[in-house]
This record gives sequence, C-alpha cells and structure tokens, in this order.
Amino acid sequence: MNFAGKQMQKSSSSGQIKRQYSDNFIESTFNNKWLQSAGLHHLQSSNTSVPPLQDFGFYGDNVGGQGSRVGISLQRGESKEEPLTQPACSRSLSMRKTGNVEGFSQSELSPGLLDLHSFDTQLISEVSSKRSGSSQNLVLHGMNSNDSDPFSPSNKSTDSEQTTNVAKIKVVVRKRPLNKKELAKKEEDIISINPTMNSLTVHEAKLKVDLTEYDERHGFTFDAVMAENVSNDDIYSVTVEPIVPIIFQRTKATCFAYGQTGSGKTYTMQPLPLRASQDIFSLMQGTYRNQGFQLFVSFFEIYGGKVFDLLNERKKLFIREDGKQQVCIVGLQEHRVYNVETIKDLIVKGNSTRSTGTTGANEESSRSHAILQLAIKRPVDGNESKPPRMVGKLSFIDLAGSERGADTTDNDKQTRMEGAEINKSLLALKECIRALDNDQGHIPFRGSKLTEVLRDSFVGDSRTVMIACISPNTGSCEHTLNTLRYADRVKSLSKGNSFRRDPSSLISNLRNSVVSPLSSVVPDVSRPNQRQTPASFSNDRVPSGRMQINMDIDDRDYVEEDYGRVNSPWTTDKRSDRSQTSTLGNNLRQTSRQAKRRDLSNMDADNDLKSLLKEEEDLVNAHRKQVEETMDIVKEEMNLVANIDQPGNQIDDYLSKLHRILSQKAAGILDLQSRVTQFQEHLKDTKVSESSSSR
Ligand SMILES: Nc1ncnc2c1ncn2[C@@H]1O[C@H](COP(=O)(O)OP(=O)(O)OP(=O)(O)O)[C@@H](O)[C@H]1O
Repeated sequence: MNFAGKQMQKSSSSGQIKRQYSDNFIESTFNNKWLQSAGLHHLQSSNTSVPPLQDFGFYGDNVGGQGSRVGISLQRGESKEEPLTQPACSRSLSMRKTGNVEGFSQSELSPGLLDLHSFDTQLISEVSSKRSGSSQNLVLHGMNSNDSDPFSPSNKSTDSEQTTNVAKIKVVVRKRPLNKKELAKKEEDIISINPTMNSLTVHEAKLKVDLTEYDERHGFTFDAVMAENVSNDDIYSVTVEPIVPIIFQRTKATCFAYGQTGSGKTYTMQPLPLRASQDIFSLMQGTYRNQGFQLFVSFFEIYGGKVFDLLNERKKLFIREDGKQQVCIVGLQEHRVYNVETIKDLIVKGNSTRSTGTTGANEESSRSHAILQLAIKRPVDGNESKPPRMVGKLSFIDLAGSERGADTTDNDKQTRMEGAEINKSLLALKECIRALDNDQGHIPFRGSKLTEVLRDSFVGDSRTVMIACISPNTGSCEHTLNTLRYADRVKSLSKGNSFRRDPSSLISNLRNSVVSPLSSVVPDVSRPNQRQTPASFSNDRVPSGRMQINMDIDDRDYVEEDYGRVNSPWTTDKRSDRSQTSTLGNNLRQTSRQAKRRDLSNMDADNDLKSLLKEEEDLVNAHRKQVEETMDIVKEEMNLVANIDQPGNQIDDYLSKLHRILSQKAAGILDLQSRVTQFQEHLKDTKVSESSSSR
C-alpha cells in the first residue's frame, strides 16, 4: 500500500486531522534539507510552526515500504540544526555548529545574489591621496626591495606607479619534495633548479635505438622557480604579497595553482588567503583606518561544469548575465569577516564540504576547481544600510588536476565529459589571461564556467599570478613537462614576451631552423603530443633561439596566425633559398590547412559538448519542474481523497477530477521520459573524447 493509502486508512477516524495532515504532510515532509539541495528550496514552507508528522501519530510503528521512507525523510527534515529558509539563517546556525566562528551576525551575510553590479567600483581618490607608503604597514616576508622586480612594492612610489609596477602576469614554479611513497619506490628526483637564474631543468630518461639510456634535458625559465625547501611564507612573498596593496586601488587579482594531482596545489594555495587577509586587515587597521573598508569571503567549487557554494552546504549556484552583461552568481553567499581566524574556519569548512560533498575525497577534489574570493568593499557614501560596493577582489583558484583534462579516452562517458570540461576550462583560462594581458577589448570568458565566474576578474585593471606545481619524481615526468609547457605559454602571453606579435622574430627563427629538415621544426599536427627533439638538450621556452611548435595544448594558433604573417615576406624574399622557402611555405600552408581542419573538428566537438551540457542542464531543470508539479498534484489529490468522505460530495465530480489529475501526471511523466531517452541517445552519439584528446 502506498503512503497515500496508509494515510487514508489512518485518517478515517478523523476528517479534521486528515485535512490538516494533507497540508502539513506536504509542508513538513518537504521542509527539509534535500529540497534545498535539489534546487527546490522555494517549495519550503515559511510556516515553521507546522507540527511534525509524528505529532499526528502516523508511521510511528511503520517499518518498511514507502511509509518508512517518508518517515526517514521527515526526521531529517526536522533537524533543528539546519533550517532551510533564509541563507542568513542557515549560515548562522551552521556557524553555531562549528562553534568557534566569531564576529558574525545574520545581517553580515551579503544577499544571495553576488552583487557584481556593485562592481562599478567607486573612485577612491581620498584614499589614494592618504595612502602613500601603505606597504610600510605590511609585514614583508623575505622581500628585498629590488627595483627591477616588477612585483617588488616600492614605498616611495605613488599609487598609480605602484599599481603599474606590478606585472600583469607572473608565473612561478614550485617543486614539491619527493614523498615517502616515491622514496620507497626509489624514484629519482628529475628536476634540477637554478634559483638565481629562475630556471629549472627536467631530466627525462630516454632510450636510444640501441636501447642505451640517455638523459634528455628540457630547460625552462620563469619569473621565479621555487625549490622543494622553499616555505609557504616565501611563496606568499613572491606571489600574492605585492598584489595585496593594489587591491585597495580597484584592482582584481587572480592567483591560481596549476598542476597534476598530488603536485601540491592545495598545499600551496591554502595558506595564501590567510596570509593575504592578515595583510589586508593590517592595511584596513593602519593606512586605511576609518575608511570603511569591509572584507568579504566566498568559497565555491566548479565540478562537472556546475557551480556549488562550499559555504552553504554545496548549494547549487547559477550563473546569470543581466542586461548590462554583468555576470552574477545567483545565490552565492559572501561572509563578512573581521579576523583571520574566521577566514580560517570558513576555509576549513569549505574544504571539508569540498571533499565530503562527493565520494572519494581526493579523487573528486582533483576533478573540481575550488575558488576562494576575498572581496574588499565599502559602503556607498558611508551609508552602512546600503549594500556596500566592490573596491577590489583577490581570487584564489585551486584548479582541478591538469591531467584530468586528458581523461577522455579510457574512461566512462561521465569521466570523459568531466575531463573535456576541465580541459576546456584550462584552455579558456589561458585565453582570458592572453586577452587581459593584451588589453584586448573582448575577453573570451564564455569559453567555460570557470572563466565565466571569473569574468569580473578579467575586466578592468587585473593581475594574474600562476603557480605551476610540479612533482619531482620520474613517474610524473610527462605531466611535469605538460605543466611547465602550459606555464611557459601563459608566460609567453605576457607583453614582455613579444614573440607572438613580432613577425620578424618568427621569420628569423624560421630562417635559423631551415638548416634542419622541416620535419624537425614542424611536428605532425595530427600527433599532438609528439615532440621532435633533434638535440639532446631542448629548451622548451617558446621565445627561445629556435622555433618550437608544441601542439599538445593549443598552439594551433601559433601555426595559423603566424603563418598568415610570414607568408608574404617569405614569398618575396629573393635572397633566401627559394626552393627551401617555398617547400617550407608549402609545408606551413599544409600545416595551416590541417590545423584549420582540426580547429573545425574541435569546434564541432566543442559545440557537441556545449549542447550536451546544456541538454543535461535542461533535463535536470525539467525534472525539477516535474517534481514541483507532482507535489502540487499530490496536494490536490490528497484534498480530493480527503473530501470524498465528506457528506454531499459527488462521486462524478470526484471521478472527473481524478481523471484530469491522472492525465496530467501521465503527460508529465511521458514528457520527461522522452527527454531522458533523447538525452541518453545524444550521450551515446556524441564523441566527447574527440573534443579533448585532439588538442
Ligand atoms: N611543498 C611541499 N612540501 C611538503 N609537502 C608537500 C608539498 N607540496 C605538497 N605536499 C604534500 O603532498 C601531498 C599532495 O599535495 P596536495 O594535496 O596539495 O596536491 P594537489 O595538487 O592539491 O592534489 P589534488 O589535485 O589531487 O587535489 C600532500 O600530502 C601535501 O602535504
């Protein structure tokens, strides 16, 4: 017997209780946490005085069957610890649960809609004029005031000088030590570092045709290279510390850690917001005392292309764009904080949600991007009752394990889709960094959910710090090289590296390279990971003396764009060896055509993935809507069955209403069922793997 039947049986003793139950049942049953997690929180009852179902004496002795399941959900729903209603309420209670979070009151939680409109950052001229020497108030760790270091804060400089002195993009590499497991397996450390030159070498063990071993060395140079003995404090000094003061000057900055799983991204990223907030509070209490600045924290995760609030029970968040093309993360909670301890607690809370929200903690965390944002705001015209306006923002991103982008062939569909999404977001991130460094009007933030949510960090005055985390062991060699190549490309996007914009340097690189057969400088684009290394030592840095075209991530554009530029000089250059140049030209043309074809096929695959994700989203929304409608129908049905016992009720009326209700239910189910079948078919047909593996 279903639960409605049981309810009819039990309720036959009292029509009054029965009716009360019909309403209260719905309200109390669904007034619980899973309504919220299913995105149906709007169905929660605002009437908290509704007595729980047990008060009616139903199901108390019920074991098994649907009735018992309902009973379980009721018990969960009545948890006094976790009310469902207003976000502020749920936050303050969850804070109470963790016990040691200070300095909060409900009013201090910002509205559910992340107020990106407030991004019309206010002019803070009065602050600027009082601000000279702000860095004196900062405890600088291990910083020497090297003027040539673009990240070195200068006490004497003006605000605008200080802002412009901080490089737009900084790329830092951090090597972690060998861990116990690697030591036990007697794995070798294959990374040697020259800290004074900010360079490192990867020693890749290779076999010759005669099976003798040789060491292929790959050299890289970055803004900073940190060895395994470097502390988190030093990492902070080099990466985020110089940026903190300029956050008060309407700058948005993003610091992200990139690397394979287990390479130390979380280990590196976790202390940074704490150190940064320490310095932010110092500035707020020192240089900016009485200026009304406020600090807010939000923490969310992007997993499988969906956004979840890590400080609000993994509530699913939606990204919306308003008429002014401002992106809003609808429902994201921002917590106003007054001390570092509180931030620490929030980070602990967010991280535990991140890892326990899904099964297999580390496995899952490495498949998601975690984003912690510190936003500095100020009340408009000093009016505390109005929502404060954003002044500047620091985003810390612990990216998904970079190797996950390659999870595209051997796994199940779900894993492949996630891998493709991760790959897409890592590529999109790089494109956005490129655009922001070029001061490009158009920032391709729509490329992925990750860049969409970071949109406001890519417009206006922005700074980006990338920390490439690498594992030192032999077994990680390939991933380490991939990480370093990605980092190298991010660095080469920087204005200081004009290789991409300077056709003459490309031409001279090509001329230098013609002494080798073309195949040694232009790899086969159809085999993206194949690297041609004619010499045993290869410098992987792109703007080096010879041309390197790595096709493993997205250097299709190197070929396409650069070919377009060099075509004319090459064909008119009479001094050079015409036959060689025309062969080279033909080969480049062919390469370009291949790349174009591959681009088109990648675009198709990308579109497939995009429409698949959209269809998935639509399906879940349709399901949610169907659940809502079902609940209305159940409510109506309950009223119907409750009323049929009333004297004077007509069976004809009952039957016609029942008929309508059942038809409505059937239509809803059929519609959803056909959507499910259609989606399953699309899922089967779409070659998700191609979208990523071909890159
Ligand atoms: N620089 C370091 N010094 C000492 N231990 C480190 C360092 N970097 C990482 N570790 C240790 O290595 C392990 C893996 O690090 P971590 O969890 O930060 O990796 P991750 O890149 O974030 O992995 P995932 O992508 O799977 O989340 C941890 O036990 C961490 O403590």
